[in-house]
Amino acid sequence: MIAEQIVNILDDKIQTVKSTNGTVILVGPINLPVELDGLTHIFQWYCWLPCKDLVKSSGDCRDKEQTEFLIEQLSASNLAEKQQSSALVYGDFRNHEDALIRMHSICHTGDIFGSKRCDCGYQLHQSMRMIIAHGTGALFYLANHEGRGIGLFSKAMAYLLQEKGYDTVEANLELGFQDDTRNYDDTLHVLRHLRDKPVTLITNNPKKLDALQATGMNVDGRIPLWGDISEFNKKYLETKVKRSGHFDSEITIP
Ligand SMILES: Nc1nc2c(ncn2[C@@H]2O[C@H](COP(=O)(O)OP(=O)(O)OP(=O)(O)O)[C@@H](O)[C@H]2O)c(=O)[nH]1
Repeated sequence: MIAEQIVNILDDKIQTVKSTNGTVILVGPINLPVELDGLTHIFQWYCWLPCKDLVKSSGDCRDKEQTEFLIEQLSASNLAEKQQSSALVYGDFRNHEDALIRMHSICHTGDIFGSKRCDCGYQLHQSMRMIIAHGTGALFYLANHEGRGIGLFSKAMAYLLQEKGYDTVEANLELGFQDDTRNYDDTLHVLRHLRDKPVTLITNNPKKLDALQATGMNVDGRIPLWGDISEFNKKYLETKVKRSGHFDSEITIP
């Protein structure tokens, strides 16, 4: 039995969002002071959970059941074993005429450890800088996208193949995956829930732009995001352009 005051605290910060993959539960906004380049910036943080990841739910978990039932399920649902995605929202995201968005696929090695084998850590922090400088935007951190959808363990295996000369696409294929298995549906439904005015997407990836445009959302444009190019990630970045179809850039080692 969950105390009534606990339900009351949480109830008005929980919403449901219908996605093509089923309903997701969105919690937030939560004040999140974030340090970047020595300054503290206030973001509003939201996190979402697909209903299917709850232990007792099938489909519309919250419409039928309600907050108390949701809270009751949390401890039994083993959610730490399932990755949840979230969004860092900056400024007046719902109402501002133009907002920047970044749909960032999780990269344990690049984002957390600062690995130079990819450009992910640079892209994560640079996109936050761009959103702050613009005044409004949102960073969607997509936690079920590790390794372009193959998972962290498989990415470790792919890295070993890459050390023997396979490029990133070949390594995925040799391990029995497609090159890119990422799905943006839940993210785009959450985005639509938070804002329906035009957005500008920060990416070099045409598939992300296509996914966004396919929702019918008004897309103001795209901002490329290349940088932190080094001897360690040059081949990886070239492969993105040559094999994965990313928009071109001048990839030169400084
Ligand atoms: N399979 C695999 N995944 C990788 C590798 N290096 C980075 N990743 C993953 O690739 C994802 C980022 O994808 P990218 O192709 O770098 O960039 P993108 O997200 O498609 O496009 P941008 O929006 O321009 O960044 C993250 O989930 C990383 O974990 C690799 O060598 N092999």
